[in-house]
Amino acid sequence: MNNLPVFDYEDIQLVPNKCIINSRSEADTSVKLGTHTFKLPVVPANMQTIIDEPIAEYLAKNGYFYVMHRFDEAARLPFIKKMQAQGLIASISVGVKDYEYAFIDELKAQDAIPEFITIDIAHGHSDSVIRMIKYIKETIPESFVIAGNVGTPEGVRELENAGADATKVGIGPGKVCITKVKTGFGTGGWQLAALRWCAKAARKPIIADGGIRTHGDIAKSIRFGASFVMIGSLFAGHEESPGKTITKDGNLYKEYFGSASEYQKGEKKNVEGKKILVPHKGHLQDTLTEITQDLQSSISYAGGRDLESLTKVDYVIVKNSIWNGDSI
Ligand SMILES: NC(=O)C1=CN([C@@H]2O[C@H](COP(=O)(O)OP(=O)(O)OC[C@H]3O[C@@H](n4cnc5c(N)ncnc54)[C@H](OP(=O)(O)O)[C@@H]3O)[C@@H](O)[C@H]2O)C=CC1
Ligand SMILES: Nc1nc2c(ncn2[C@@H]2O[C@H](COP(=O)(O)O)[C@@H](O)[C@H]2O)c(=O)[nH]1
Repeated sequence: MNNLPVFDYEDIQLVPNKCIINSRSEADTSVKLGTHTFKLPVVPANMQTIIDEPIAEYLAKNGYFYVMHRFDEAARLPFIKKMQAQGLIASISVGVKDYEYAFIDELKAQDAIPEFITIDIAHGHSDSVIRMIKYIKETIPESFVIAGNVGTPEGVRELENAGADATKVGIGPGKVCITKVKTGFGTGGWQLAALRWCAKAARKPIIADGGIRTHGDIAKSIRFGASFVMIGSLFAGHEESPGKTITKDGNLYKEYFGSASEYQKGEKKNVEGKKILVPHKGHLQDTLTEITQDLQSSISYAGGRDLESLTKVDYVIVKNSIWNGDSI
């Protein structure tokens, strides 16, 4: 463990290869998860200030993956039915408390089987998550189960062995996370190295969750073993974002709070998240388009035509960060 190379997104640069395409528009950013193909290997975080039903519907209709949050529990069953009635995929989140087992039974009884279920727990390497994975796979095996979050190869293996179809890696690297300072644990500051470590052990797809600050970090995540990245803060500031719009000193902001913050929980108990304001930045589709173009450019620098080409490029560790005093 003490010999494990430790680095994060800003400590790495990918090394270019000869370009083999004539235009970046030729580069293919599509990715398969389970039996479905999506336009981008990017999914907005399943948090209340990041996604709501209209955003989920927009993403599904336009060929992007989404994961609905689990914080409006009663809305989940009608949401699945509504999405599937429109021929769209249903992708929901669950926790691990006792009533979630009854919810899984209800899904089966009503034949409302979501295409994707994400088990969304802070410390996913736990018996409670393993039990829930097994229960879902026994009860509704057709659902693709994403389980997390974990930060070690042992965590990945145990969840995969329990039946998870994909695992989510990232304990504490998030922008509104305070787990790292409140508990002293996590992958904050070395998320990219943790991803690499976990990916070496994985037999199924990995979703890198948290700590993505620039679009280049998406290409780096794929280089280090992610099939998908989950992003909160970069999706928090849109016109469509569910967070409250705030005007401060004449500037527009959106609220972004952690799922383990007191704003989410409604009480100050086991708080591991905070609230921040992020600058308002226009429409969601503009960001999706810019991410697509940037990722197409990444693929061209990798010397390939698709995401696979990013998985093989060389990299260097850059001392004192890539920023060199600059910012975006
Ligand atoms: N990715 C990350 O780094 C983190 C993400 N989060 C997000 O915050 C939200 C809330 O997460 P979470 O608190 O897990 O969900 P819940 O509040 O639904 O807790 C789920 C269950 O796990 C128990 N539990 C939670 N944390 C621990 C722990 N460290 N050790 C033992 N048992 C535990 C809880 O009991 P009890 O409350 O009684 O302990 C509860 O029974 C999620 O959306 C999660 O993704 C939160 C922190 C870190
Ligand atoms: N430690 C905490 N992590 C949290 C909380 N709420 C969400 N999250 C995680 O953060 C990512 C998003 O990260 P970002 O860097 O892209 O903003 C999200 O997907 C969760 O895994 C929280 O309250 N505490």
